[in-house]
Amino acid sequence: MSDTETESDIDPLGPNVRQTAAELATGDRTETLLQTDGLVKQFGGFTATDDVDFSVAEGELRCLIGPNGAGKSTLLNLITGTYEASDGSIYYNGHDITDLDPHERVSRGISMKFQVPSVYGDLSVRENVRLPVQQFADGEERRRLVAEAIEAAGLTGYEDVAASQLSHGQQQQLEIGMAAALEPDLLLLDEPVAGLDVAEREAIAERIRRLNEEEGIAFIVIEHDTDFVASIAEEVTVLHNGEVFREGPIEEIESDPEVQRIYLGGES
Ligand SMILES: Nc1ncnc2c1ncn2[C@@H]1O[C@H](COP(=O)(O)OP(=O)(O)OP(=O)(O)O)[C@@H](O)[C@H]1O
Repeated sequence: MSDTETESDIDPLGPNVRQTAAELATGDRTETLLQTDGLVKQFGGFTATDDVDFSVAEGELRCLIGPNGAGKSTLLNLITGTYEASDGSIYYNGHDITDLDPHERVSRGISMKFQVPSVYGDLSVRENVRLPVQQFADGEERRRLVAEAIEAAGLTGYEDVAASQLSHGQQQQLEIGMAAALEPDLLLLDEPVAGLDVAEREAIAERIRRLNEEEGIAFIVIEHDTDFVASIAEEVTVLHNGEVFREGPIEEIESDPEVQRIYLGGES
């Protein structure tokens, strides 16, 4: 500790707080990117997320599952700042971001693709991707980011095609590319493959895996389909009645009778 640094300056939830024994043993350093601490969201008298402690490491790909109404979208909306927390804290890169505006969180590296597609049908793929990029880059930098985002979306060759002419799956790919164009450290996806067929789901899974492996982007993905979850993620968090119900490898979660009861059984 330096002479000017007091104990209260040191954030107890800074990087490295959640290393497992195995990581410590192997020397793999996994730094905590996002952590929520006792996070609560109430709508009137109803508690949608209840005392949620949840963390994501740098470069991790984590899925969030749970029955309808479990609080999954609410948790993502708290992380982006769309919803204000009723209680608890959110730490990002070791800094308390609980009271930051959504745009300040974006500038710190948190990006979100929402459940409902929001591409502009009349605009081309390139023009859609340019929208988020032009807010913070111009000239050669802008051209580079737009080209990279189109490549990340898997839409090379479709640059001049109007978004309305793309399939639903390609529109979802475009949205992921637009969210990735902001060069986030953490990308939140709310049901990115809802309503897509098997081939379209595989195309989205491929986009997510590549962004995670090649760009090192960490993900939180809300998804109901456990086959899709297993194709992209190893670790899963199950929410139920607004609380963290289980966390662990997808194979364990899938075969957990209590999870089957609340999730696969459709009880909420
Ligand atoms: N803006 C809101 N106002 C009032 N209640 C809300 C609001 N947003 C969510 N809720 C309630 O909070 C609970 C959790 O909703 P949430 O959308 O987070 O669940 P979910 O797990 O994402 O569900 P689904 O899988 O159906 O999308 C639900 O009972 C929902 O009705």
